Amino acid sequence: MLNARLNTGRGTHQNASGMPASSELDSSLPSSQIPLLTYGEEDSEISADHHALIVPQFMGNGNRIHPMPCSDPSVPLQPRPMVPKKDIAVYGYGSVAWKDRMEEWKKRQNDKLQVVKHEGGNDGGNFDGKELDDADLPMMDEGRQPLSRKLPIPSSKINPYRMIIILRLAILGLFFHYRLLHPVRDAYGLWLTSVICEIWFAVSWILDQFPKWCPIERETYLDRLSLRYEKEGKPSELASVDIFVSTVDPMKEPPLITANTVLSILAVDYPVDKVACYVSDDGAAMLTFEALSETAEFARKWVPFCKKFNIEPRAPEWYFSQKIDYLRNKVHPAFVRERRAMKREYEEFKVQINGLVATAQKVPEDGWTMQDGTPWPGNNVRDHPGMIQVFLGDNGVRDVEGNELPSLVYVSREKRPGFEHHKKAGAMNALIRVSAVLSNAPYLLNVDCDHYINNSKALREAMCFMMEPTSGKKVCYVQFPQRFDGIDRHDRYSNRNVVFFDINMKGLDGIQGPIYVGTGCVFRRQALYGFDAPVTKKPPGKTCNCLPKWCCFLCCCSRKNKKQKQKKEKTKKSKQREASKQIHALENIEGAISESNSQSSVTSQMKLEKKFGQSPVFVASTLPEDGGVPQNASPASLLREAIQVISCGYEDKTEWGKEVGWIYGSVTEDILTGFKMHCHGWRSVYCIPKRPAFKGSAPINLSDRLHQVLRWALGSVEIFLSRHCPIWYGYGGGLKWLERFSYINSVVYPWTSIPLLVYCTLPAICLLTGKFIVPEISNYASLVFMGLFISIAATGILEMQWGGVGIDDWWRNEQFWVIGGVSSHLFALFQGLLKVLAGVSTSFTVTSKAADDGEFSELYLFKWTSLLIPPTTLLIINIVGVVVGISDAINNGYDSWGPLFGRLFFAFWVIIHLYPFLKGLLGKQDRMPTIILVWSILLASILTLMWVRINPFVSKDGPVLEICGLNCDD
Ligand SMILES: O=c1ccn([C@@H]2O[C@H](COP(=O)(O)OP(=O)(O)O[C@H]3O[C@H](CO)[C@@H](O)[C@H](O)[C@H]3O)[C@@H](O)[C@H]2O)c(=O)[nH]1
Ligand SMILES: [Mn+2]
Repeated sequence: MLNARLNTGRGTHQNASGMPASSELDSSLPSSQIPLLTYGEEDSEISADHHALIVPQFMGNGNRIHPMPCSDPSVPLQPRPMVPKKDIAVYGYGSVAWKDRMEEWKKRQNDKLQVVKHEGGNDGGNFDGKELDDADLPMMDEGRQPLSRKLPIPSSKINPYRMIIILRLAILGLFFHYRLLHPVRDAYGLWLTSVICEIWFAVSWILDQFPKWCPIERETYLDRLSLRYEKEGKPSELASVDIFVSTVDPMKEPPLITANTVLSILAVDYPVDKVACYVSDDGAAMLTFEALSETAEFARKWVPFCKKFNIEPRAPEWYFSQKIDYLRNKVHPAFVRERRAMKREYEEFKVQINGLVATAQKVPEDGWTMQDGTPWPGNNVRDHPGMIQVFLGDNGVRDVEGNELPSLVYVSREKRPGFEHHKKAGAMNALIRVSAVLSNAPYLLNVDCDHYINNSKALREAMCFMMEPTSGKKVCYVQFPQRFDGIDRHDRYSNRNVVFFDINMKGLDGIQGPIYVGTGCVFRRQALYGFDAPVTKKPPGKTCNCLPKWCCFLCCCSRKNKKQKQKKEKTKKSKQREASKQIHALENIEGAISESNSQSSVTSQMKLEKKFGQSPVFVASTLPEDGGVPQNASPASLLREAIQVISCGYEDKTEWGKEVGWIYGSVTEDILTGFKMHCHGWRSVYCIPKRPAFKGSAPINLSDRLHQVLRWALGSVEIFLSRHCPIWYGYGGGLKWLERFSYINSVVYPWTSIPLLVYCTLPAICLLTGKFIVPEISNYASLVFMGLFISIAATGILEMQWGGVGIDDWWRNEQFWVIGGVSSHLFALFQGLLKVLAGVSTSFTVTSKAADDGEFSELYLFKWTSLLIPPTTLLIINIVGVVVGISDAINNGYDSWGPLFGRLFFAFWVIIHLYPFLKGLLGKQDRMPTIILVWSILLASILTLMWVRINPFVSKDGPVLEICGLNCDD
C-alpha cells in the first residue's frame, strides 16, 4: 500500500533513497529491507546507521528468514491473475461458478426486493423509501440503493415492552409512596437504610432503562457496496483503512495471539493497497518484534491461501481448530491438498514462534542484542527511543504468488522517565500520527491484540455505513459487538456480556449510537481529530422508526416543532462556537485553503500546530478529508517524520488526549473517547453481521475477571471525578439526552456498589435480629410488592425477547452484577477516590490472554485477591443468618415460620446471586470444598448453638418474632 500511495520510484527501498543504511549488510537483512528507525534525544538524526540490522543474537545467524522474492525491480510486476487455474475454479472469483453465483444472487436480490416492497419497507433513518415505490425497479439501479437499512424491532415486541416499562414506573411510584409512609417503628434504622438503597436502585434503573426505549437493528448490503465502488475494469474506489493493533506485554499477550490477529488483518477481504496494519508495541519487546517479522514472512503464504479458497476465519489458529467436513459440498481435492500443506506450514510457524517465546524467557544480563552487535533499543521498557519498522509494504515484498500484500508496520513509541505515556490511549494516538504520515487512510480500525477479524468482510460492513454518500458523513465510528472464544459453556462470570452487547447497545443505536468499547471499531479519522460533526440538512420525510407517534416523544426524534428546534439549535450552536475556546479546524481548513498566502493562513497554521503538534507533515495530513499522502514525498522522509511524531514530548502543549485522538484521564479510555465524539454531535453505528466480525478472548477465572471488572469500574470512577463527567460536561453540544443518560449510567454504576453491599447485608441482619425492613404487610402493600416483582420480571423477559438474549445469559448478568458490585466496583470506588484525594496513581493491569490450552483449566484457577473478601463475607453472614433464622423458628414453634419467610426469601435472593462466586471459591478439586464445607458447617453450628443459648433479642420482650410486629397476638 505504501507503494501505491507514496512511492515515486517503484522498487527503490528506503535505505537506497536516503537512509544511511550500511549496505554491505543488506544481503543478510532479514525481513527488514528497511532499517529499524529509532529516535532518541542523544541523536536527533535518524540513527538508522547502527540500528539497521534487527537480527537478535539468540536467533543465530541471519539466514533464518528466507530471502524475499519479487523484491528485484527487474522482475516485471505480475498483476493478480483474475482467472485462477481450472481445478480450483470452484472457489475463486472470475470463474464459472462465480458467474453462477452472481446470477443466483441477482435472483435472490430480486426476491428480497419484492418482499421489501410488499412490507412497505421502512427504509431507515435517512432514506424515505422512495426508491422502492417504483414498481419495476430495474436491477441496474441496485448500485444506487442505500447500503444499509434500519430494522426497527417489530412493534409486537417493542410495544408491550414499553407498556410494561410505564407500568413499572407507576408501580414504583406506588411502592415508594407506601415505603415512605410506612416506617418500621422498632427498626427505624433498618427501614431508612433500605429505603435509601431502594431509591438509589430506582434511579439507576431509570438511567439504565430509558436508553433502551427505541432499539433498532441494522442490515447491510455488501453487494450494493461492491456494485457502487468496485466497478468492473476500474480500480476499486473503496476507501483506505488503517488498522491498529495494540499490544503491551508479550508474556501476558502471547505473540502467537498477536500474530493470528495480524494474519487475519493481512488476509482481510479488501483491496490490498487499501489496508495498512500498524502494530503498537508498548512493551518495546524484541520478542514481539521478532514474532512480527516471522508473521510477515508467514503471511506471504497464508494470505494467498485464504483468498484463493475464501476461508473463514482468516486467523490460522482458529481456522485450523474448526472441524471441516471433507465430504460436504464436494470439497475439492486441490483444496484438501493445499489445506493440509498449509496446516503443516502453520505448525512450523507455531514452532518458530514458540521457540522465540522460549528463548525470550531468560533475558541476558545486559539485555538483548541485535545481530549487528548493537543492543536492542527497547531493552529498557521505560526509557527507550521510538522504533518503526516497515515489515511489509514499501519494500516490494510480495506473497508467494507474486501479489501485493497490505503493509505491516511495527511501531514502538518513545518512552522516557518523567513523561506520562497514557497507556493504551497514548499508544493509539501515536499510531494515529504515524499512520497519518505514512498512509493517512480516511478510516481507522482498532483492535486489541487478541481480537482477530473473524469475518473477512468486516471492513466492508463498516464501509456500508461510512461510505453512504449523505448520511455516512455524520458517522464517527462503526462499533461491532465484542464476541469471544474459549469461554466456558455456562459463561459463569458473564464474560460474554450478552445483555450489554445485544440489548443496551441496540437501544443506544436507536438514539445516537453505541458507546465505543475499545476494540472492533472503525473510526472516521476526522472524527478523532476533535472536529464537530458536519451539519447536514435532514431530507424531508419520516426519520423516526417508532411506530406509534407517542413514543417519538421519548426517543427524541419528535417531528413536532422540528423546524423550530432546528432553528434554535442553529443559533445555539453558533453561540457555542463563538464561546468555545476550541479551535474548529474545519473553519481553519477553509481559511487555509482560501487565503493560503495571507497573514491569516499563518495564524491558522499556528493554531493547527497548537492543536496537533509541531509536525508540519502531520498537520498537513489532517486537512484533506479523504486522506492520502502527498505524491511527491519520499518514503524515507516520511519515515523520518513518523519517528518524530512518536517522540514522547510530541504531545506537550497540544490538544492530544484532551480534544484530539483517544482521550486521556481514564483507564477506560474507550468510554471517554466515544463520549467526546457524541458531544461533538457525531453519531455512531452499531453493526452486528451474522458472522461475528471480530472475536477475542476473555479472562474466565474468577480473580482475573474481577480484576478486569475492577479496572473498568475504576475507569468509570475516574471519568466521574474528572471534568468530563457526563453529568455536567458537554451541554449545548450535540449529545442527545437519552444518550447522556446512558453515559451517566456508565460512570455512576460503581457507586451502586455501596447501596448494594448494604442491601445484601440487610437480610442477614434481619435474620439475626428478628427485625425486618418492612412493617406488617397490608393486602394493598403485598399487592404493590407483587406488582413490582412481576413488572421487573416482565421487563426482563420482554427485553430478552427483542434482544434475542437467552434466559441463562440474562440471569448470569444479574448474578454478576451483584458479584462485581460488592467486590470490584467497591474497590474501584475506593481506589478512584484515593487517586483523586491522595494522588495515588491507577495502574493498567493487562488481562492475560491465555493461549488456548483446552478444557477451560483457567476457569478453575484460583488466585487469592482481596477482592474476594466482601462477597465471601456476605455469603457467610447470610448463610449463618439463614441457619440462625431456621433454628430460631424451630425453637419457637409453628407460628414463627410465616414472618420468617420474608427474611429467608431476602437472604436467598442474596445467596443465589452470589452462587457463581461460591462455585469459583470452591474451585474444581475436592480438596477446597471439603475444607470450606467443614469450616462453614462448624462455624454455622457453633453460631447456632450460641444463638439458641444466649439469644440477645429474647431477653426482654420474649420470643424473637414478636418484635417484628407481624405476630403480636401471641
Ligand atoms: O499501556 C498499555 C496498556 C494496554 N494496552 C493494550 O490495551 C488493550 C486492552 O487491554 P486488556 O487487558 O485486554 O483489557 P480488556 O479489559 O480485556 O479490554 C477492554 O477494555 C479496555 C478498557 O479498559 C479497552 O481498551 C479494550 O479495548 C477492551 O477490549 C490490549 O490490547 C493492550 O495491549 C496498551 O497498548 N498499552
Ligand atoms: Mn482483552
